[in-house]
Amino acid sequence: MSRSNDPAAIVAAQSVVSASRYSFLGPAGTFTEAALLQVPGADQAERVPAGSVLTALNLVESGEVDAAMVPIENSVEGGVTATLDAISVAHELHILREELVEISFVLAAAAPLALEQIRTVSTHTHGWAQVRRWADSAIPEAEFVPASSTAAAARGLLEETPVADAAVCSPLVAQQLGLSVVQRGIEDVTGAVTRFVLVSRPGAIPPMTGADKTTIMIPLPQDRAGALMELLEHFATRGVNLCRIESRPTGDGLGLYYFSIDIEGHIEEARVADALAGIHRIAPGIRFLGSYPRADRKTQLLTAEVSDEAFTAAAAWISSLRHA
Ligand SMILES: O=C(O)C(=O)C[C@]1(C(=O)O)C=C[C@@H](O)C=C1
Repeated sequence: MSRSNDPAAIVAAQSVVSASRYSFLGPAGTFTEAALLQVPGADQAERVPAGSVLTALNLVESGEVDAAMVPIENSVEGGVTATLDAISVAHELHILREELVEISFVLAAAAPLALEQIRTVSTHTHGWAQVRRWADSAIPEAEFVPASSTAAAARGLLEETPVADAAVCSPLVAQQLGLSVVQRGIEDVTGAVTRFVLVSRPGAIPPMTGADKTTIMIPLPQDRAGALMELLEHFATRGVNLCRIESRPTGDGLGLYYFSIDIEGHIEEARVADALAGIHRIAPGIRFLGSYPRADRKTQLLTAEVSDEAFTAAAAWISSLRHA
């Protein structure tokens, strides 16, 4: 059984995102800003660059902006822990939308330089992780100088006392700042993708489109043998596919972890709601972090027994027994 991927529903889901002020991991020229500019209308809206993911999220929580765009997952480096922890534990925020951006890096310098002249390279830790193999062979002696973003590293080259000899950044920001490109296409994996999420204060949930994701946070139940298997069974028996699962420390003590999970489907679907209700019984601290349209628009093939109709028929049958 395939669900619809209805264009009208996609427009309806997008209309929930009607912000006039956005924050994002800045400064201008980050991949995060590129993700934000993919949101319809964001190019006309006020865009507030923040120095960190946490600051971008704080601006939403305090009401200074309507929504924030932040990185959450990279196809090479995995989860962006600052974002996962902030939206799962510290903040009361919901995901409204996701964006995918293909990542390619250049090595840029303030003036033309040979690779042999480069002693220090600045970039975001996630950027560095994606060019490490190239750096090991091309500039093995160069020291890594962490920056708050790839664009901040690029701008740092133009300061009176430059932060480094070169920066790993996007081709676009190198061009915008008039930097000299030492080498292009230095990413270790061609076609790497970073996933970004647009988060807002809890409110209306984007309507179901037929190709949706739901993000949840589940504290791992303590002193319960097989707790993880029990959680996963709730999804498996209802045909709910997981597309990301990561464990992160809660920060409250050794051995205390939570799972950050993305599932295919929308909270409006009976099989998703039923799985979450089942998990709530064993992990009452479960948090719903949003249902939103999938950026890749992939639909899932469902078997008849996990369709909304099957859940409705089952509930009607129980009701008929009780009221016979
Ligand atoms: O530094 C940037 O430009 C960002 O938008 C952050 C970020 C990340 O956090 O993963 C985004 C995409 C790239 O994978 C590298 C860095």
